[in-house]
Amino acid sequence: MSRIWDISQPLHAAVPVWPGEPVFALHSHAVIGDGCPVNVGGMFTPLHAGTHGDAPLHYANDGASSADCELDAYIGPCVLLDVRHARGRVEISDIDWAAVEGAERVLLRTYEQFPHEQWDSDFTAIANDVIARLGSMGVRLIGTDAASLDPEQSKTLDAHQAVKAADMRILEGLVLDDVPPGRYELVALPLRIVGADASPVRAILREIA
Ligand SMILES: Nc1ccccc1C(=O)C[C@H](N)C(=O)O
Ligand SMILES: [Zn+2]
Ligand SMILES: [Zn+2]
Repeated sequence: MSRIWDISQPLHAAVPVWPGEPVFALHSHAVIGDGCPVNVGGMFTPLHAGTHGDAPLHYANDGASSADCELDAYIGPCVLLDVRHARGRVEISDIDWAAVEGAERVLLRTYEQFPHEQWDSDFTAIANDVIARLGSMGVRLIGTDAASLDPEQSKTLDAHQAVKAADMRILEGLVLDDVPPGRYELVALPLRIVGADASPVRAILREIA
């Protein structure tokens, strides 16, 4: 059996959410007891909480929702790059471009340690020319351990717009602390939520045999 790394954040009431967003909540609608044979829960989640995939609808009104996204970008070979040396934004000079050659999916590790406990407003964004160059090399999916490709205060979402131009897909909030850089198989499927601009994913990396 090849090794599997779970690169998903746990979803629970304390999962950090984008400032101003309501928090994640798991509710109990029924508990096992007299006359009730089952536990039954329900959940509320902001769509950009935890480890998630942005649907094109997030950054374009005519973009596909999570239910309408083709799944092929979200499953297949990928390369994980360590860019912990990047400051503020991941720039062209921060990337090992030789390692990207031939990759269809690229994941970037920016954090020394993923901030599970609190929202980090100073996460490391990605420069839009990095996205454009990845797109021109045939990359179809960009993933990051940061909360967004663009800085928290950005109103122009330059990196997201570069993703749109290259018709790539996005994963955000990955937990990459324990995974050595290198090549893996990625599986991170968005839920088929009709009209959703993003969706939680269970993201895993599988060792390539
Ligand atoms: N402004 C927001 C308010 C609430 C929730 C998310 C956002 C985002 O901007 C998400 C971000 N653009 C992202 O990369 O997914
Ligand atoms: Zn998002
Ligand atoms: Zn995003």
